[in-house]
Amino acid sequence: MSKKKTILDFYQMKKNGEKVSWVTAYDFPMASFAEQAGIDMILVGDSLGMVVLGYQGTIPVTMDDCISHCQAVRRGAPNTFVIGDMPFGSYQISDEDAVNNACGFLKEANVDAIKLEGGRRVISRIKAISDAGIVVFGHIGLTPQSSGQLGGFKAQGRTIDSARELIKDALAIEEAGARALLLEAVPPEVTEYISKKLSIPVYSIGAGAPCDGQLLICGDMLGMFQAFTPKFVKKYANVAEIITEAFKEYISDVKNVKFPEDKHVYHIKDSKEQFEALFKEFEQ
Ligand SMILES: Nc1nc(=O)c2c([nH]1)NC[C@@H]1CN(c3ccc(C(=O)N[C@@H](CCC(=O)O)C(=O)O)cc3)CN21
Ligand SMILES: CC(C)C(=O)C(=O)O
Ligand SMILES: [Mg+2]
Repeated sequence: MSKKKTILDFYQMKKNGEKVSWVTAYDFPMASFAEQAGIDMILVGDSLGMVVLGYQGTIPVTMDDCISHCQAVRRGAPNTFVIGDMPFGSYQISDEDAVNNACGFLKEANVDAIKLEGGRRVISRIKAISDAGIVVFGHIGLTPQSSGQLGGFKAQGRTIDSARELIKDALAIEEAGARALLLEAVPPEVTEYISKKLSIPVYSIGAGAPCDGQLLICGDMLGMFQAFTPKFVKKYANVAEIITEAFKEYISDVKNVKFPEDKHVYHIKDSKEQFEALFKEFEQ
């Protein structure tokens, strides 16, 4: 088992041109598989609302949901850098409320960093949380919590005007004290410029290769999430199919009494005759 990484390792990896791999995971088994595979970091995304709770978006996700999933992930991946994703409503109200909620992630779930969505409009939040000594990841581009304003889950930075806003946001986020920045659904040309311009690591989910690392959602890359598949997803497995086939086989075995077999049952410790006699007692 390699030593748990810190944010300084990720700075060094940026310097060395060494790419960072991260995935979202929401529970104990997935976190433990990711750690065993040697993942660099795990995001406990508020996408858990869609991927594991079945909501249409991320808006309904609560602090309690996030903390509980972060705790499970921490138990599954004790030696991996874990980032808690701040849910909608947990940092929108005030700097004070945002710091309080960010502290909750560290105190209750022992995460290594928190992430929040938004550019210049959340600068004072990033600064306040960072001033509290917490490692903050910024997140701009397609920001699902403000998809209402964006008009849906839409790629960003595809026009000059939109790219200019993204670059201004990225610079302001670094200036405010964020220790890393995630770009979601942004053209690679813009990603490359931002990641060269910033000294903090810049990561991509659907933002192309020219940056410091890649993130995918476990439900997407493993083929477990069926509602939609973003363009940027590469499917590394079809777990939904494996699970459905396994359930079908089980159902068929039960119906046809092929399961359980002798090896799946507990054997009696006294003689069959003694048991027959016992059953007879109740028939008197
Ligand atoms: N399972 C899952 N994967 C994700 O990547 C993800 C979530 N859930 N939930 C929150 C957001 C929503 N995300 C999304 C959702 C849809 C597209 C998508 O379908 N995009 C279209 C076109 C986008 C456009 O019009 O610009 C595509 O063709 O991929 C992308 C990212 C990313 N996040
Ligand atoms: C989509 C990624 C970046 C995220 O924020 C999440 O998984 O919640
Ligand atoms: Mg999120």
